[in-house]
Amino acid sequence: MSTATPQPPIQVRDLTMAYGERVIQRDLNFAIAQGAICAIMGGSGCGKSTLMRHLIGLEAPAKGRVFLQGRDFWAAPDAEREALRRRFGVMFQLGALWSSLTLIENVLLPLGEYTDLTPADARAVARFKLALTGLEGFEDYYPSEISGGMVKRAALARAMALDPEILFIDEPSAGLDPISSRRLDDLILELRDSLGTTVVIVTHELPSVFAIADDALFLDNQTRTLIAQGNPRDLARSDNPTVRAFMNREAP
Ligand SMILES: Nc1ncnc2c1ncn2[C@@H]1O[C@H](COP(=O)(O)OP(=O)(O)OP(=O)(O)O)[C@@H](O)[C@H]1O
Repeated sequence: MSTATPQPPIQVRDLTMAYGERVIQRDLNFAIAQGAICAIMGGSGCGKSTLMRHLIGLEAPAKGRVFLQGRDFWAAPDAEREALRRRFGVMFQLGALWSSLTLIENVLLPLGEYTDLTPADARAVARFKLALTGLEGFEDYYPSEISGGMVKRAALARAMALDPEILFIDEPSAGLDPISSRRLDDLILELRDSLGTTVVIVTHELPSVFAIADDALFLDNQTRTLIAQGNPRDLARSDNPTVRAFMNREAP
C-alpha cells in the first residue's frame, strides 16, 4: 500500500559544502515542504548563498546528497539534471535583468529557450507574468526606466516564466526602500498562495522573514552547521542562545 505523504521538493542529506579545502558548512540535514516559504538565515559569511548555489545545482557537494523532487540531483544523468533545473526558477540579487532588453523581452528569454510556444503565445504568457507581478503597461520599458522595486518584480516575473515548482530568491529586498520591500514580500506570498510554488529565500531582513516565511534554516557561523530549523516565530523563542539572539536582534 502506498503512503499518501508527498515527497518534499527539497531534501538534503549529510551535505558538506566546501571551496577547495575550506569547509563552509558541514553535515546539513533538512527537508523543505511543498508550498513552504523557507528562509535561509545566519550571520554574514556563514554560507547562505553557498547553500542556495548547491540547491540550484551550481555547486556540487563536497559530501552528501541533494534531492530535488525526489531525485538525487548529482547522481542523475546530465539530461535529467537539465530537466530538473527547468522545474525551478531563480532570482539572483545582482544582474537580475538584461539592461539592453525591455521587460517583456527579458521574460520572453526563458520561454524562447525552453518552450515550443509560438511567438504570439510566448508574448501572451510573458504579458501575463508581468501582469501577475503588477507590471501591466510596462512591458516595453527598459530596466533603466523603472524603479528598483519594479526591476525586482520584473526579475520575479522572469523567474516565474516557466511556471516553476520551486522558486529560489537571493536577497529579494537588497537595495529596496521599506515600502518596495514590503510590496515584494506581499507579491512572493501571493505567488505562493495562488500557485502553490515552494519558495526558498536567502535573506538578512528579519521583518521580511517574520512577514512571509513559515520555515527557516539557521546556519551557524561558529560550528559551521545547521543549528535550527522551524517557524521563525518558534526560532525567536529557541532554547539556543545564538538562534534566539539573532532572531531578536540582540547582541550575541
Ligand atoms: N566562489 C567562492 N570561492 C571561494 N570561497 C567562496 C566563494 N564564494 C563564497 N566563498 C566564501 O564562502 C563563505 C560563505 O559565503 P556565502 O556568500 O555563501 O555566505 P553568506 O552567508 O551568503 O554571506 P552574506 O551574508 O555576507 O551574503 C565566505 O567566507 C566566502 O568568502
